[in-house]
Amino acid sequence: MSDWSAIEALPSPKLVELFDADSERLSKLSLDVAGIHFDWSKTHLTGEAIEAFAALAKAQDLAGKRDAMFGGAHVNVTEDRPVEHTAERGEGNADSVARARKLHERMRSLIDAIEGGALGDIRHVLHIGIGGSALGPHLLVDALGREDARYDVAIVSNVDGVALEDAIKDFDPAATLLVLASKTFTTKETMLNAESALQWMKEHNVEDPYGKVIALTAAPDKAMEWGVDETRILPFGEGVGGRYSLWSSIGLPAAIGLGWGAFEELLEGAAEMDRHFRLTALHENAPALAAFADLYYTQVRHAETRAPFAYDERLRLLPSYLQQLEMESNGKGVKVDGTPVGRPTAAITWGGVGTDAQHAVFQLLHQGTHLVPVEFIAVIEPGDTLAEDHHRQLLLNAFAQGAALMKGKQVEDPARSYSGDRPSSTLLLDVLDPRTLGALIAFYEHRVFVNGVLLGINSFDQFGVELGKEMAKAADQGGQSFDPSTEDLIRRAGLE
Ligand SMILES: O=P(O)(O)OC[C@H]1O[C@](O)(CO)[C@@H](O)[C@@H]1O
Repeated sequence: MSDWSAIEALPSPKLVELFDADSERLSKLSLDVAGIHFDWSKTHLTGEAIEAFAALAKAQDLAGKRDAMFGGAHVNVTEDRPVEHTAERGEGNADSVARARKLHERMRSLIDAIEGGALGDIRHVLHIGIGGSALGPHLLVDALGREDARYDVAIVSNVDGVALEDAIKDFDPAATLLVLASKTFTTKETMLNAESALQWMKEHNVEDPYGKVIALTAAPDKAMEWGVDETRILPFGEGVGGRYSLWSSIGLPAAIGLGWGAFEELLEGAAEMDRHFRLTALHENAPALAAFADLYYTQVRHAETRAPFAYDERLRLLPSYLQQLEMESNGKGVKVDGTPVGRPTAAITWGGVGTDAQHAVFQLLHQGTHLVPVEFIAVIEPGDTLAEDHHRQLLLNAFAQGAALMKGKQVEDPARSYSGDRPSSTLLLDVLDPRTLGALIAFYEHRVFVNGVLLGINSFDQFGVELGKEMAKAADQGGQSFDPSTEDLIRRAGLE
């Protein structure tokens, strides 16, 4: 039997039966790592399933590939690059770690200079980037920047000018630091927003507007060509993928907004998760177990989606961050060797914020016909200072939803019945601080990696985004014919 057939042949017991059959189930399927409690007991994972996935991991040489990634081998084979985001937090091959340290030192010096007034009186930070050059920093400042915010930080990504106009409407152009974040420094949306932001500064007679521009990029030459002074370019390595780049200079809004100490703690929390992932046996390895559950649902139960719900307003951007991380990494159809994967790859990641989502989409989760593995992410220590009841209600709702999904309820009226046996996992953080958030994000990164290795795909390229970019460029340049529908839309909008 191939390793996948062993997995596909796993029995499908009901969740409540699994609890009844094993009084140790909770302790066997929960873990505590780096300030995060992981509970997979309300998923259909069993000891037998974990063994089957561990056998597949062995057949796919997960341990060897993990070591190759940390060791700096070119595991991103289609782009012939190493994968170096762990080196940013001090875990990886010695040369990559040393290089990352140097670049972090440079980043810190520039931040010190800005804080010391070298670029004038800076009160606002306008960070322009898109995808991985925006989602990560945005998540960090939104999650952690509520208290003692040192600067007003705005993150602008969309090419829709409304986004930029909204962001700058209350900013003083003379007191704004313009941060251009782009790994390639060629992304159309970012370059256009950058031009418009600079124009805004010029129109308001800001003295030496270029002097207030900082570039975060793996292409420093391009940033210089654009007009950024070399001393204000914070480079990072080609081996740091866009969606894995918040640990590099791309994390500048967090480092400047929260302080360097907080940024270092973020890196340390991620490094703790790196060590856990690298050194722990698979049956106690949080990213591996989470990936096994993901694959059980996509491959055995044919779930097409998965839904993380942040039961914490501070983590409201986590689902969209995870969408890019998971879907851009593993939404692929071919294996590393170019042959078809021949089975479903990444689930469609969607989700939201609890308790809001309970009153909007949970109907489908409880009674709909799709099986959706749900993930609850909650924090024990409250983020608010209101009466205790707010946080109590928040957490109790998260836990009750998981119980209801699993238990269900049978009554005579089918419209009022709940099938139950619907899986969920829970990630319960002790506190939401930089260290724990770092560990949480690194957990998701490694979970994506395990999914990719077991499916045989390269999680680190993203060629699927290129064709749309090419077509948009062609449409902009004109002179190229499209299908009748697209031609008609271009004409109707007056864009020909
Ligand atoms: O940082 P850049 O080069 O501007 O790219 C932004 C984003 O665009 C993508 O390449 C997808 O279009 C992402 O992978 C990346 O995070």
